[in-house]
Formats: sequence, structure tokens, C-alpha cells
Amino acid sequence: MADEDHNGFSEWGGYFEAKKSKLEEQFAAASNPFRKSNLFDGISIFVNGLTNPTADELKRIMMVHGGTFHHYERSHTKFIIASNLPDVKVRKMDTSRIIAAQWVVDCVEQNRVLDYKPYLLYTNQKTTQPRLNFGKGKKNDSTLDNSTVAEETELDGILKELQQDVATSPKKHISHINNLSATTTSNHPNSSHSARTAVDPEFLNEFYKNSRLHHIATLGAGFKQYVCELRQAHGNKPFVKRGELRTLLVAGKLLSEDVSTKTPKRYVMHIDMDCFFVSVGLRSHPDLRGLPIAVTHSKGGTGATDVPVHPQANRQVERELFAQRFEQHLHDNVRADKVRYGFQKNMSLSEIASCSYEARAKGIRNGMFVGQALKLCPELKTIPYDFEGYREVAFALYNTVAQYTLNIEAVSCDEMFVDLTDVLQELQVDVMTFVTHLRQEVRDITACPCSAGVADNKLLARMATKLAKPNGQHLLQTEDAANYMATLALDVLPGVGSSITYKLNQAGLSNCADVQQVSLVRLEMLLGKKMAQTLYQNCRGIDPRPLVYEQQRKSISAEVNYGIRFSKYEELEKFLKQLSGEVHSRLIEIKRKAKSITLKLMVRAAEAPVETSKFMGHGICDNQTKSLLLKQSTDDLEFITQNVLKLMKESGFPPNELRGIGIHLSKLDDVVESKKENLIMNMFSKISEKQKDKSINIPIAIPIKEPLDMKAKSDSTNVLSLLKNAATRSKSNPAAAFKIANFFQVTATESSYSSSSPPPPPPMIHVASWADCFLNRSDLQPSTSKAGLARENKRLCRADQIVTKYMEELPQHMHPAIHQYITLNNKQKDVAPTVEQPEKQTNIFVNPNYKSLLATWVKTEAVPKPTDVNLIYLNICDLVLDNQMDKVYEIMKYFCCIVKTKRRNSCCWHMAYNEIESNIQEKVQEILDCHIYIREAIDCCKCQSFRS
Ligand SMILES: Nc1ccn([C@H]2C[C@H](O)[C@@H](COP(=O)(O)OP(=O)(O)OP(=O)(O)O)O2)c(=O)n1
Ligand SMILES: [Mg+2]
Repeated sequence: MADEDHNGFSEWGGYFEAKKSKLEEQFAAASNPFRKSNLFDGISIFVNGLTNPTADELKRIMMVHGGTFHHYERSHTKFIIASNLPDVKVRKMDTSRIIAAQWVVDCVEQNRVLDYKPYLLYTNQKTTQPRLNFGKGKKNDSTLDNSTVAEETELDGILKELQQDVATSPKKHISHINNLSATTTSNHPNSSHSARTAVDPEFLNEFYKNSRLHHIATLGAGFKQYVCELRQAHGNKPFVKRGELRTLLVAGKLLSEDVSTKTPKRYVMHIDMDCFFVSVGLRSHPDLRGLPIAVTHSKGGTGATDVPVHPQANRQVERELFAQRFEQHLHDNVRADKVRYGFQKNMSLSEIASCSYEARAKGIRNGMFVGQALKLCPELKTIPYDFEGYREVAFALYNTVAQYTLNIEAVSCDEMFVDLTDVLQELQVDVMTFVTHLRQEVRDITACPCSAGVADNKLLARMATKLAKPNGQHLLQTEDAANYMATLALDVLPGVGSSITYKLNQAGLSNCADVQQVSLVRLEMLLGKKMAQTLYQNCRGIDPRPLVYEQQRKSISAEVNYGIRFSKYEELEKFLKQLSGEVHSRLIEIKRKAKSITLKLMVRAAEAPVETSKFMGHGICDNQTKSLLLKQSTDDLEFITQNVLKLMKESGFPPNELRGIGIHLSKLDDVVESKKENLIMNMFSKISEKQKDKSINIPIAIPIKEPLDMKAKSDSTNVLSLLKNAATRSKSNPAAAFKIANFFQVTATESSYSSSSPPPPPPMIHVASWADCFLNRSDLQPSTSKAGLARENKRLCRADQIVTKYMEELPQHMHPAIHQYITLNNKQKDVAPTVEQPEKQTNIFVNPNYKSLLATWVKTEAVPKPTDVNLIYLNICDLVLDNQMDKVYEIMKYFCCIVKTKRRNSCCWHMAYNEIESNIQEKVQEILDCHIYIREAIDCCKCQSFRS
């Protein structure tokens, strides 16, 4: 079958081969306890079409009498049981194996295997068309004799008895089953138990080839890496596709709104393939387009609503236990409902990875069990996985976007965020025209539809995609965000899972609209500071998270939660060695070393049935983890394996109680990162060398020539003096001059400067040296991480703004000197920290003694130096960005109180405080779209500082 060649199972003999083997094993496992004889030992049947007895009944007969029932026809299927088959079908078949169902019945009746030839349905006298054999088959299809009926009744009786046994008395059931298993296991040493469990040395390979979660996780991680590589390889080269698009726009082949007059705005796009696995699958099943389709391991049809269930499993018990756990411990009603409706008797527990929108219209959802889905929509068609296809389409999607921009944050194989600001500005194209063009290109290349959402942040862009799906696009305007968010449920927000939803529900908050009505303080009481602040913003559509383009792996793991059935420690040890090898090879692949090893175990819960409803599944488990922090990072297989075995031994769980095992390597060091660090170190050492050289050239104080004709004064170390002097001399802006002069006249009476003082300081702007600064140089240590640097840049821009604003009322002629000051001050900040203490805490308010720091500063300094004012502002700003609004409030309140106690130069401090406060208010407005109310305020008639 063509599909099988591309479905990732080819090495396994193809998807259906794998599936068929599994079903055979399931059948064998389920049959063992029912077995009464080995009459049909070595005989397999496949039932094609309607028969009498029915396929179900024949299946039970085979179970009881040691035969094999094939759900699919296989090359080694001994007999095909049928009553009538279409000619076209028969022509292609080996008719020498097609027999009537009565043969089975007669064999049971006579308790021996009869010659099948008289039961052949066709004789091959004609080569073109086999002739229907009106012999035994026909006669026997018409009625069942009494003995068959009796046999059927007996079989039904056995089954009912077993089921009742199972339902009413778990203990009795288990001992009964154990007895049965003991006999059957000894009779069948090669039973399925070892064939497809983790005991089988081939198991791990096969598991990973078939595990969809493994495939999507690998692809997702792969694309994060891929984006990094593309970005590094691209450098500053132009994007070819932008040129092509420009040509189309110029030629009028693509019509765009005129955007040239619009203010540049940030545009974040979220793009996601529609029912990804289905869309890829439909490329090779075009005839199924428009129908309810699901991708799953299950073949669907009646096979999915009537699966053989291991008699040791107890679906009813398991269903209730699962539901209770989800509801009571995890408050996860979605999953509780999933098991309640999906664990019904004999329904397939295969999960639907993806379903078409036609299936969704019938109530089917991704992740639902196939059995339940078929109850909702019996005509649901299932198609197999096509892992190679997903890879191919995912690459096409990423490559298409990457030809326009590499400002891509990879999310998964079918989903990413893209910052379009830059490409839109360059092409002067309107955002939705661009998105239409891009989506069409993706569709042309992949033959799969995708949807896109656009907004000014990631959260809103993702929400916009929800509005766009399927096969659409949506622009969510910032001004509509809060109203739109109010319509949404809480669990659509990032990081809001079942337990947070539960907590909020308990507090009477059931959706985003409710949360919008609640104060931040109340949310903090409910959820803790960090989550509360995120939720406070998110439910209003505010999301300050930047896009992360170069994502680093933080951990790597290999987990198996299927087929884990050990009886001896040796089997477990062998498997742990194999799994260690697997996780080790993944570590080597990404060229990393790990410092922490964690063993994750799923241990059968005490109350859980020994065998699981899902064939070889994990059932209800308690999760246990054991970790080890190594002295040194390692990528040594032997060392990792030894530690894994040690952790296993320490855990003390018996091998037969394990249902899932995972090895997790974390605290990864990074070859690339350490290279980068070296680069940074080198760069810094070069800078500091340059700085040494430059130190001769860079003056600590820069003489400003005209127009300031002020005399030099060595102790003029702050901008205030400059402001004062400038103000008193300002002629160009009388109003400002008046204001500033007024201010300084007032301060002058209190300060050492007075109108009667000697001539003002010289025309020098002092570059505040670290020694001048009240706070440590290390307090201004910029972070070397990317995020830190980005934040630092933002802070520095802001620092410029505050100084600029601080002095904006100065006459124009002073500006060059001030700019010079800022530039040098920033340069100093950039270089200085690397010379001495390269790693130190950035934010001074992290220090628990920050209040006394503030107090000492205000008390000991005569006037606030701009360096310190900036530092305080920047550090508070960081707290705003980190959503630590309580702390911001606390600091500002305290700062204001202290400033109010200042007697000398009080108005300088008033001005500094007000400057910081108004800038912080601006920042809060920008980020949280609100105003922070600070109870304390400066109320000074001298400098006219009043809260507006
Ligand atoms: N638990 C999961 C999550 C995802 N997938 C696979 C199947 C999906 O097709 C694909 C992409 O996941 P999406 O969440 O994007 O789902 P779809 O693309 O199927 O649907 P939608 O149109 O809602 O995006 O990943 C999976 O197998 N199991
Ligand atoms: Mg998708």
C-alpha cells in the first residue's frame, strides 16, 4: 500500500502489519483465560462479510478453542470465512482458503478439526470466475443446529460469568484470573506478554517509531533548533522573497492598502496548520475530503467499538478511578469526562490525534478516544499516521515563512509566532494583504490549509487564530482586546490549567470577564504574586512576553509509558540500560552535557486493577521521581546508566508494579553557549583593554565651550548644578527659565548654592564616575543574557528619556552637552561592570535592606545625582516589567516619605521623586494600562510640587 511506504512504519513491515500484529497479540492475551480446549491451535481465521454464526460469535469460538481470529486478512491467515463475496473481490483472492462458517461450528461439535475441503465456498473450475459451491456452506448458512445454539449459549454464559465476576469482586477476579493465567502461561510460553512488552529487546525501537507524542516532541524541538540555525546562517543577507513580493506590489498584482502614512505598529502573527495530521493525510486520500476524518492508530469501524479486552482488566473500575483522580485531585473535568464517556465497554481506547472540522461539527475533538468518537459519529473514517508527511509539510511551512523573515518563534511542528513589523515596514504592505499572500503560498506548496491570527502581542495573536480557524485569518485590534478577552473561558489563557481554573472557580470567577472585575491584590491572594500578575494582564489581553527566536534546550528525556510489564529485576535492568542509551544518544545529538539525572516512574496505584483497560497501557498510576545532581556535567553513557540503575534501586519499587519509566537529563550545559560566553569574555577583555588605552583620552569631565560661560568648578558633580546655572542664564525660554529659576531660587536658599554665591561652576559636565555614585557600580551590572541585554537596552533608552525629560525645559544651546553626558554615561555603564564584578545582582530592590539603602541615600546625599535617579527609576521599572506592582507601590510610598523628611535641598529631592514617579506612572500605563495610586505625595508650595 502506497501509504504504508510513507507512514513511518515501513521498517516495521508497514502500518497495517504493525497494527495486525498488535491485534493478534491482543486477541491471544484476551483469549487465554477463556480457553477450554486447543482444538483450533495453529489455525487462524479471517471473517469476510456477513456470516452465520457472525464474526463476533466466530471470534468467541476461536477464543475458547485455542484458535486465532484475524481482524485483517494476513498472508498467513489459514481460512477466510465467508458466505458470499462479490465476483470482483473473489477474482483477486485465493479461493482455496475461502470456506463456510459452518466448518468452525462442525469442528466444535465433533471436537476435532474436520477436513475443510467440503466447506470450500468456491471451486476453481473456471479461471475467470470462481463458482460458488452450493454445498455445505449454503446449507449451513441457512440455520444453526441445536448444538451450535447450545455452544453459543455456553460461550455467552462463560463471558457473562467472567464479566460479573470482574465487576463484583476484584479480589476474587484477580485470583481467578491468576489461576487461569498460570495455566495458560505455562501452556503458551510465547504469549503476547513478552512479545510486545519492554522485555522484548526490539520494543524500544518499535515504541519510538510508533509514538506520535515522541514524533511531535522531536519535530517541535527540531524546529526550535532549525530557526536558530537559519538565523545564524542568514546573517545580514536580504530576504529574496521580499523582493518578489515588492515586484508584485509595484506591478499592482497584489493590492495593498496604503500604509505609508500609518504609524509603524508592532504586528505579531500566530500561524497554525488546520487539523494538521488530517490535512497531511488527506493529500493521499483526496476522495475523503469534506468528510468526518480522524487520524488514529485504530482502524475504526466496528473494530473500534468492540475491541477484545484483557479479562484481567476492569474497565468499570478503572474508569471510575481515573475519573475520580481527574476530578478530585486534578480538578480536570475535561479528562474526567473523557474517561467517563470513552471507557465504555469494549470501546477502543486509541486516541484521536487530529480530526477534521467536519468531525468536529459532530462533537468529536482531538484527543478523544476513537470508540467514543464513533458513538458520536458512526460514519467517522480513520486514516493512519504519516510521520514523514508531517515532517515534510512542517519544513515547507517553516521554510516558506523564513523566506520573508527570521523573526520566528517556533512553537511546534505546525505552529509559530512571527514578528511581522520589520517585513511590513520594509515592503510598506498592509498586514492582512501580506498574511493572505503568505497563507496562499503555504497552501500552494503544502496542499494543506492554515490559519493565522494577528495582533500586537503573542497572546492576542493566538486568540485571533482561534477566530480565524479553519482556513482563515483575523486581525485583533488592541482596542478590542479587553472586550474580546471578556468573552473567553479561563483555560484559554497561557499557563491556566485545571488547578488554577478550579481555584478561580471556587472564588466565583468563571471566565475572563469575571477576572477583569477583580483587583490585583485579590488575585494575588488567590494565586500568588507571579501568576496573579500574569493573569491580571492576560485577561485584559496584555502580554508583555517578547518573541524568543533562539530557544535553547533546557532538558532532554526519554520516556515510555506503554508496554512496561516486567516480572524480574534483570528484565527491568536491561530495559533501563536501553533507555539510558536512548536518552544518551539524544544528548549527544544536541552536543550537550547534563548535570542532573531524574528517574521518573509510573507505579501502578494500589487500587488500580493489575491489567489495564488499554492494552499494555499504564492505567492508574502514582508518579514518583528521583533525582541526582552530579558534581560535574556529563555525557558519558556508562556514568549515566550507572546512576539511573542506582536511582532505580533506591526507589525500591518492585519491577512488576512499574507501568511507565522515564529518564530526564537536565541542567544542560551548552557547547554553543560556552563558546558564546568565551566570545563575550573576549569581547569584554578587548573592550577593557581599549578602555585602558582610551582612559587616557576619555576625559572624566568634558569641557563645554560656548554658549555656557560658566567657570570650572571641580565639585560640580551633578546635573542639578548645571540645571541651576542654565536656568539662571536662560534667555531663550522665559517661561521655562522662570520655572527652573524659581525652583533653584528656592533650593538655593537651602543649599550651598545661593544667588549670592560666587560665580556658578565652570562649563563642565561631569561624567558621573562610579566613585561619585552613592550606589555600587555593581548595582548597574547589565545582564549578559539575551533577555537581559534586551531589557538593558530598553532601560538605557528609557534612561535617556528620563534625563532628557528631566532637562527638557533647558534652552536648546545646552542640549549637545547633555547628550554628550548621556552618551558617555552609558558608555561607562557598558564597560565598567565587565572590568570588575562580572556577575552580580542587577536590581537593587532585590536587596532586602533596600529601604535602609534608600534612606541612607536621601539622608546622606546633598542633592540627588542623576545617575542615582536613573538607577532608581530603572530598577523600579524592572519591577513593573516583572509585574511586581506591590513592591513598586511599597518602594514609591517609602521613597516619598523619606524625601518628605529631607530638610536641606528638599526641593531637589521633590523634583527627583516626582520625576521618577511620573515616569513610573507612564511605564505602568504602557504595560498595565492603568495608573498606580500612591498614597503618599509631595506637597510643596515652594517648588510647587503637587500631585496633579
Ligand atoms: N496531544 C497532541 C497534540 C497534537 N498532536 C498532533 C496532531 C495535530 O494534528 C498536530 C497539531 O496540533 P494542533 O493542536 O495544532 O491540532 P490540529 O492542527 O489538529 O488542529 P487545529 O486546526 O485546531 O490546529 O499535532 C497530537 O498528536 N497529540
Ligand atoms: Mg494546528
